[in-house]
Amino acid sequence: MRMVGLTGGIASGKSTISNLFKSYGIPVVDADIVARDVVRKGSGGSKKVVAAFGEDILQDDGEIDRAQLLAPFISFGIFWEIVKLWIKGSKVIVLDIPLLFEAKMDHLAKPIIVVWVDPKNQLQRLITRDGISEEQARSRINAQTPLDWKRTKADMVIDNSGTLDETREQFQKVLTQVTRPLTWWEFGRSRKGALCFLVSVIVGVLVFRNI
Ligand SMILES: CC(C)(COP(=O)(O)OP(=O)(O)OC[C@H]1O[C@@H](n2cnc3c(N)ncnc32)[C@H](O)[C@@H]1O)[C@@H](O)C(=O)NCCC(=O)NCCS
Ligand SMILES: Nc1ncnc2c1ncn2[C@@H]1O[C@H](COP(=O)(O)OP(=O)(O)OP(=O)(O)O)[C@@H](O)[C@H]1O
Repeated sequence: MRMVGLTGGIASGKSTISNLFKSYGIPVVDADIVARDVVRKGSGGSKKVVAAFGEDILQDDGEIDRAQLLAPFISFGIFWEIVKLWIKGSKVIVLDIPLLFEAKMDHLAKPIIVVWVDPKNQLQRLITRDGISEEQARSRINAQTPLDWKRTKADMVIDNSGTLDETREQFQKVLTQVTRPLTWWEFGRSRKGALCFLVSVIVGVLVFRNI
């Protein structure tokens, strides 16, 4: 199975690209959705939030760092979504994980796509989308790992600074790369590959025993 990493910064266009993947029938595991699921009433994550926790979990502003507190639950939730898609027999899946590098999950995915946007557009889109002040938007962007650094770690970069049509054009090139035939390693990790391996071992053992 090929696990494609999709990441970027706040309002850089990750959801825009993951929707394009979905429109081509490629399943997407969305870490933000998993993050919401793990704090559903009665879940392990929600119990953890209710329970007492140490100072380490507080951010500079005194707020709880939910991303950090819930990281083990989110990682497990992502792993579970991957298992379900593996059982279904998906060959290519996209892991839409905003904190892919920060959570050190980048080794899971190949290739890694970083959705980049120039600072001016990022700020403007964040202000418009979330209806917040310029100051609030700047402080949210500045609290994050720089998008320029993420860009240097990418296998493929989608520059989402232009129009949606320009982004769609770049997406088509990425899609061609992402849907090319699986390598032997990727095939081995797919459900079909694992079955082939199992059948070969069984046949091998039977033949060997008859010699
Ligand atoms: C990041 C979290 C806390 C954001 O929660 P929420 O939407 O309520 O708040 P916030 O307004 O801060 O975020 C708005 C949007 O910005 C994005 N975002 C926030 N921080 C970052 C960041 N450092 N880099 C990129 N995008 C970010 C989020 O994906 C979200 O869609 C939450 O969605 C989460 O934990 N998501 C999964 C994070 C992840 O990738 N974890 C790695 C696996 S453990
Ligand atoms: N090329 C574009 N031109 C104009 N607007 C865009 C473009 N790409 C995305 N947008 C808009 O910018 C905003 C941010 O895009 P999107 O939600 O895809 O980013 P994101 O990286 O998923 O954000 P977050 O991580 O904050 O949820 C949205 O309101 C979206 O409609």
